[in-house]
Amino acid sequence: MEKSANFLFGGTNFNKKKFAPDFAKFKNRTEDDDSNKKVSFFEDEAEPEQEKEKVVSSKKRKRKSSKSEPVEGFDVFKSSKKAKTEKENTKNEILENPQKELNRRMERDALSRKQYNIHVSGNNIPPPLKSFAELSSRYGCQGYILRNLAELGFKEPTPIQRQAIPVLLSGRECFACAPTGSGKTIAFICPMLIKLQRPSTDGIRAVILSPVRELAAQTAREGKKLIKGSKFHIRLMTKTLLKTADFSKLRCDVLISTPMRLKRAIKDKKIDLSKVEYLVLDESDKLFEQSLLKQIDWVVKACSNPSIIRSLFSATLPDSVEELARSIMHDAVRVIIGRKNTASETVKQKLVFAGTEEGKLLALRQSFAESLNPPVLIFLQSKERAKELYDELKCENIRVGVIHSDLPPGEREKAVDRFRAGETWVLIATDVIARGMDFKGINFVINYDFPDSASAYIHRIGRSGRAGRSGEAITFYTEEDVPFLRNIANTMTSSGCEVPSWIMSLKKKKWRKHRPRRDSISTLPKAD
Ligand SMILES: Nc1ncnc2c1ncn2[C@@H]1O[C@H](COP(=O)(O)OP(=O)(O)OP(=O)(O)O)[C@@H](O)[C@H]1O
Repeated sequence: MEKSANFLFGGTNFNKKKFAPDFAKFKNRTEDDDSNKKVSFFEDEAEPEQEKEKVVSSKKRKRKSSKSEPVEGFDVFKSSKKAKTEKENTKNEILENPQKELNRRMERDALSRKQYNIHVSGNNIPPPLKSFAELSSRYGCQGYILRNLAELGFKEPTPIQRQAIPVLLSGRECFACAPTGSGKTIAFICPMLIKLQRPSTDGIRAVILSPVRELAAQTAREGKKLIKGSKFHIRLMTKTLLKTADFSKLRCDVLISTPMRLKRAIKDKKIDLSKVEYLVLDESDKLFEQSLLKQIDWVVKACSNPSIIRSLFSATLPDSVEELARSIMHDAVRVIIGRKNTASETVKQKLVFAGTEEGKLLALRQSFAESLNPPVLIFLQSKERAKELYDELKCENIRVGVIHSDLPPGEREKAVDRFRAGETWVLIATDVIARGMDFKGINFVINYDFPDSASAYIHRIGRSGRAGRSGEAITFYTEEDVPFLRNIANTMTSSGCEVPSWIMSLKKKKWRKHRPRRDSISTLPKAD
């Protein structure tokens, strides 16, 4: 646990020098001092503000009721006088002993973080949200957002939303690691909309980067659900938009894109990102991989607004990416939910020795025969192998689809839509959709081929067990995979799964892209 986070739990070794300016706010705090009206110690903690807000409105109410009779059975005067005295006492208490007040609040926040397994580090971190209602009381968020959150059935914020939203609303940069399926999308879209306040014709003010187009499309869809009832424009950078749009005239508040497409638009000088106030890198560790780094660099440089707020989100955040994040971000807040780089605890995980490729196909057919519990996602290590398995299964009476990067874009989209709509029950895939894709109620993920890294394992199985639902994952392994078992064994045990002791006794092997050459899956007679 970071030292500063320990300090939050301690609450005793409070460093007055370090927080002197904040102390000052309390010292000269007087009831009518306007300079304090806007800013309390906790920038966005509106408790005294709220009380002040209520005091102001009750004063207004008092003015109104001094002319008219008190409301039947409810004497506005008395309650406001009593409430006022109480508030006076609280305020005097705060003035007399800001330290005690400070500690009280910090302990309260530390308890709330402990309850939701929120670990933070950084300076002056705002308290976590207690509820979505606080978005309005603390931040004056527009009504349509609360209505849409309720319409989506979200009763209360998830842990990552509780902490990342206040951090971003307080104008801080942030890198966050939270389990798969824990609501990171809302955690970055919601504060963005609140801070942008209203639609504008000033051009693009927020950018969200996703590593693959399917995830970008999904994020755009989720964002559009949240802006319902407003006049915001959220745009997905499609091939057509890239080719045909005149971005200088296009109404676009939030642009969602893959790095490749956005870099193309920047390079062709078709787009102006100088007014971007928010840049979100979703699945950030994937975006920082060597293959995408150059494109990310183009985007980060094009977003030249000096007061830009950047944030990184992922279920896996290797130390190398953290270091990189710290190097490009300013005074960033680190938010970790649970333990970093662990699989979701809602997914029951199993390892199955399949011996050979024939053994795998047999085991798969057997599990389907016993209990095909769709929807099922099956991951393989390459598009060739995905095609082979698809050819094997498509002749059987299970509705199977396939998605990989060789498919034309339209086909990729159709494969995802058919799976979402339940037209296909089994989707055979490569890692192109291992991250971020949110299919409701995936019961089963099958790693037909062993994942090539611990993070690939976490993201693949994280397609199930989302939003608190339970899920299941089976990972087939053969002799070639045995040396790598230990690497995912830690991920399994840290998310509460049993692993045979012989596997735990294996030596950990340094991960390199583990994609061994495997025998062909196909049992169909080869065409001569
Ligand atoms: N506050 C909430 N309450 C209930 N469900 C929520 C809440 N916020 C988001 N969800 C739902 O949780 C599911 C997962 O959300 P999301 O896709 O944002 O997860 P994620 O953390 O980004 O996952 P991944 O790491 O796989 O990308 C979605 O179906 C979303 O609608």
